[in-house]
Amino acid sequence: MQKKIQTVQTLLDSLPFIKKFREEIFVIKYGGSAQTDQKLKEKFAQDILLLYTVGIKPVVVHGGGKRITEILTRLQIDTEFIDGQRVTTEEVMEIVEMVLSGDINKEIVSLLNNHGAKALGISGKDAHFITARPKDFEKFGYTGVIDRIDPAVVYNLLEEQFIPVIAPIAASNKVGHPGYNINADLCASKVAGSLKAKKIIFLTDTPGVLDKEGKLISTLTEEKIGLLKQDGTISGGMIPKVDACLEAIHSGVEKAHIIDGRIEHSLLLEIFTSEGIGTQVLGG
Ligand SMILES: Nc1ncnc2c1ncn2[C@@H]1O[C@H](COP(=O)(O)OP(=O)(O)O)[C@@H](O)[C@H]1O
Ligand SMILES: CC(=O)N[C@@H](CCC(=O)OP(=O)(O)O)C(=O)O
Repeated sequence: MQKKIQTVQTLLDSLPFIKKFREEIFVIKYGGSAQTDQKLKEKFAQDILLLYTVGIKPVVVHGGGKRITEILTRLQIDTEFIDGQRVTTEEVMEIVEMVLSGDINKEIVSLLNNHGAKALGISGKDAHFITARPKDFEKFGYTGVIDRIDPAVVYNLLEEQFIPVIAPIAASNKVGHPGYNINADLCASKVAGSLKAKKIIFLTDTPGVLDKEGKLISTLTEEKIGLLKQDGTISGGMIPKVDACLEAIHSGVEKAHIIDGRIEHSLLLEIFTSEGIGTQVLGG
C-alpha cells in the first residue's frame, strides 16, 4: 500500500509542471555524445514519449558528430574542427549527410515509433525549411550559418500530433549544391527561436558546464559565459552549445539547459523537479 501511495504522490508532485508546460513546445537537442548505449537510448525514447503523452510538444534536433568522425576515420578522410565546428569539404559533406539524415535520423525515428510515438524525420532540405549560407567558405567549406527557418513546416507536423526529428542539414538555393552542414546546437537554437519554444534542453556527455576545477556551474549569464570563453574554461564542443543557449534566449525562449544525457531519465529530472539538473543559462 505504501508503495502505491508513493506512486500517486509522484504523479501529484509532477502536476504543477504538467499544468505549466502543457501545449508548450520544448526543443530537445540530442547530442551525438549522449547517443551512446542502447539502454540509454531507450530511456531517452521513454522520456520523449512521456512529455508527448502529458501534452508537451517535443521537437528533437539531433547531432551525431562522433559517428561522423568515426566513419570519416574508417574511410581515412581527414577531419578538422575549429572552435567546435567541423571544416566541411565536399567529400566530408557527403558523409555528414549520409550519417545525419540517413543513419542517425532514421535510428531515432524508429526508436521513438517503436515506443508508440508518431515521429517523423526531416532535415532542413525537406520543403527547404532551413536555408543557409557559408560560414566562411575559405576556412570552413560547406559548414553553414542558418539564414532562414520556415516554422510552418514544423508547426504543421505538431498540429498533426507528430514528433518532428530534425537532422541539422540546411538547403541552398543553388541547383546541384550539396547543402550545408550545420552545427546541431546552433540548428537547435534557431529552430527553438523560430518556434517560440518555451525551453531548449541540450543533452550531452558532461554534467553541464564545468569550471576550471571541474565543478558544475548551475547557473550562467551571458557575461559569465564571455569570461569563461575568454579564459579557455569553455572550449571545443561547449562553445557552440553556450552560444546556442544565448541565441535561443535572445530570440524569446524562456530557458536553456545543458544537462547530462548519460544519466538515465535526465530529461524528466530537469523538467519535473524544481531543483532541475545541469547548467541553466539565463538572459540579462
Ligand atoms: N567548461 C566545459 N564544461 C563541460 N564540457 C566542456 C567544457 N569545455 C569544453 N567541454 C567539452 O565539450 C564537450 C561537449 O560537446 P560535444 O562533444 O560537441 O557534445 P555533443 O555531441 O553533445 O554536442 C564535453 O564532452 C567537453 O569535452
Ligand atoms: C558544422 C558542424 O560542426 N557540424 C556537426 C554536425 C553534427 C553535430 O553537431 O553533432 P553533435 O551535436 O553530436 O556535436 C559535425 O559535422 O559534427
